Amino acid sequence: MSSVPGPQTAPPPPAVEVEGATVRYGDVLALDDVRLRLTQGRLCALLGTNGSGKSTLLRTVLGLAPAARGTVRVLGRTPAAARRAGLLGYVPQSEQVDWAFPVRVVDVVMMGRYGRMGPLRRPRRADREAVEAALERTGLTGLAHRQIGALSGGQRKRAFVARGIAQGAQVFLLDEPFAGVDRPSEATIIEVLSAMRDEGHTLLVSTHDLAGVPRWCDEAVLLQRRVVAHGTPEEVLTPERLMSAFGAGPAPAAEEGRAA
Ligand SMILES: Nc1ncnc2c1ncn2[C@@H]1O[C@H](COP(=O)(O)OP(=O)(O)OP(=O)(O)O)[C@@H](O)[C@H]1O
Repeated sequence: MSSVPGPQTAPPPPAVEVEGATVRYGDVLALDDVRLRLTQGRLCALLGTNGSGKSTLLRTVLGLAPAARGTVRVLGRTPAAARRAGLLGYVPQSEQVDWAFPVRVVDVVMMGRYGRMGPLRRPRRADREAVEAALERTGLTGLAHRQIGALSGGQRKRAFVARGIAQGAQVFLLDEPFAGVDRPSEATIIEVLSAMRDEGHTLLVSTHDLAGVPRWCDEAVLLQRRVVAHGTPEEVLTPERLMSAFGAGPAPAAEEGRAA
């Protein structure tokens, strides 16, 4: 008797799928025919020189810098649909945030729950518990009632990571989370990101810290307006590529933008 095939299960959609994305700011071609597919549950570094399009790519995946050509899908949905469903977490570059805005750390993290609240944004028990858990996970419980502007650079980044955790995001986009951050904070951030990857989240992290990349990420993407290389850190960060893309090896670049 021949065996009956079981029901076919569809493979999970990629966490991020960018197909031929082109993005312009007026005359500036920021992204040119970018193709990228990220599997779910990976921690991926996004590398490239200043102006290579890293922030633009993250913003394109978020739907904030829409592609004039090409398509973007997040877990099989459009960026807008993925955002509405709370699937996307975003840690912006520090310069994009008004740190003088009078808001406490706990309020920033609670913003991750807004999509689940009614129009009056009155937190329920589940919201408060999710925020507490996210604060604890990122080591910010003791700073919960501090103004966000009164935190160190690394603590601020962690507050935005906590916002994404409270939100229940599946795909996290982090724009230079290590810039201006001291080593202990960097280590804490890497620990949190690795734990999230282990739970099946997908994280795309732009960074200039090339030397650290092989230590903490599963894969790396090298961007130069288009994807020049995508693979393991060792496959991407070859001496030839480092020389042609950055004009240097990893050691000097690793110190760039780092607070002592
Ligand atoms: N709002 C904007 N208006 C016009 N040009 C822009 C704008 N934002 C970015 N650009 C240009 O688009 C290109 C890509 O910029 P982007 O910020 O994405 O690069 P990046 O790799 O993140 O750089 P960095 O490492 O310096 O943060 C650059 O040439 C930049 O000058």
